[in-house]
Amino acid sequence: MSLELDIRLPLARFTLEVGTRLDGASVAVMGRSGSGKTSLLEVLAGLRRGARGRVVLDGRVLLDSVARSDVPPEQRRMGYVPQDALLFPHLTAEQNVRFGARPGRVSRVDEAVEILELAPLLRRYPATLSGGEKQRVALARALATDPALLLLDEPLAALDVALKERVLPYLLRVRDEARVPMLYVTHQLGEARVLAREALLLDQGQVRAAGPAAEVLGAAVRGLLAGEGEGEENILEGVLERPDDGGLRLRMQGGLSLCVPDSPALAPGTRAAYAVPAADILLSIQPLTGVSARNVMAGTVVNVEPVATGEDAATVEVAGVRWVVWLTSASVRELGVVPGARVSLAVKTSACRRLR
Ligand SMILES: Nc1ncnc2c1ncn2[C@@H]1O[C@H](COP(=O)(O)OP(=O)(O)OP(=O)(O)O)[C@@H](O)[C@H]1O
Repeated sequence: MSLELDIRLPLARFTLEVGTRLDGASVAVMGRSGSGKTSLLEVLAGLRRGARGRVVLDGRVLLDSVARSDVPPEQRRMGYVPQDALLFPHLTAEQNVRFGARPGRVSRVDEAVEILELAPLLRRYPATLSGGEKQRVALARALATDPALLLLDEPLAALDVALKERVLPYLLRVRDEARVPMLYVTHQLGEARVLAREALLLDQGQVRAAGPAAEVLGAAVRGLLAGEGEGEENILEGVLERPDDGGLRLRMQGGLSLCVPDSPALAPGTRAAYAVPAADILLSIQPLTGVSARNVMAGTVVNVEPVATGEDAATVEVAGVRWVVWLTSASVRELGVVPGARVSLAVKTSACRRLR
């Protein structure tokens, strides 16, 4: 995907001004409530009158106010899923999904139903679906339009935590299997890290930072989002394994494997994602032996950044997987946690929470 943005849109208290170029297949859009994230998505979708400037997606000019060109929303090939995505109440889940598919276009209906695991829900009406299920249908409807870009406005925020946990793994599948580029609004750093290759940070309508997710999703975002959302989480994805010595493990890219809570319902070979709160990980500068935690890993500190709450966030790389660990600033000083330091991390199995 290549998205060139050079837009200005006057809002009630400030002007949204975004000039950037995004090339990643998945972009996290972050910023405080009211910073202009929804407005940006609506400009891209062609739903906001009054936007000036240029929007060019994969070489297609969607907006050029100087040349007076403004492609109407239905011709932009944007799959927009707003915060409160409404389904047609008089249509079944399947009819809602099919609504998006236009004759003459590539049909992604079957793929969308498969990826979002909607087969058991197809005959149901929206009134009988849970919040997470409705979100999946809305996502599938957007995917079925064969969009050039998916615009997802905090699809998880409207849901309570229990439901929210059910949608993220589907977004990972949309990214990896449908391979449709997405611009994704979220308040969760862990989510943004696992989902996005690039990130755009908005502050009062201005771009505070834009670029590779690994660079942008750090101290600046923590500072800006202080007091919003929940604590930071590590989100880990991989394939489940049941080794001979018992227990259930999540094998991640790069070979690292994590002992996770066992349940007979979880079959080996299944893709899965787990969340581990950054505050629930123990860090030691000595090799850890004789501890009860099943997951003890040796790694190297990549950086240490302050968290608004007076704590520090240490990023530790273990076999290609980056973990964020929160610890007090006093511990950081006393232990000598600095970039390059070799450390051990301990994660209790029970701290690994399965998403969905
Ligand atoms: N149609 C509009 N006309 C003028 N101002 C608007 C309009 N819609 C929103 N605003 C204002 O623009 C600012 C940005 O709103 P926007 O909804 O884009 O923020 P946001 O970052 O998506 O917020 P949230 O995270 O709460 O969803 C707010 O101050 C809002 O009141």
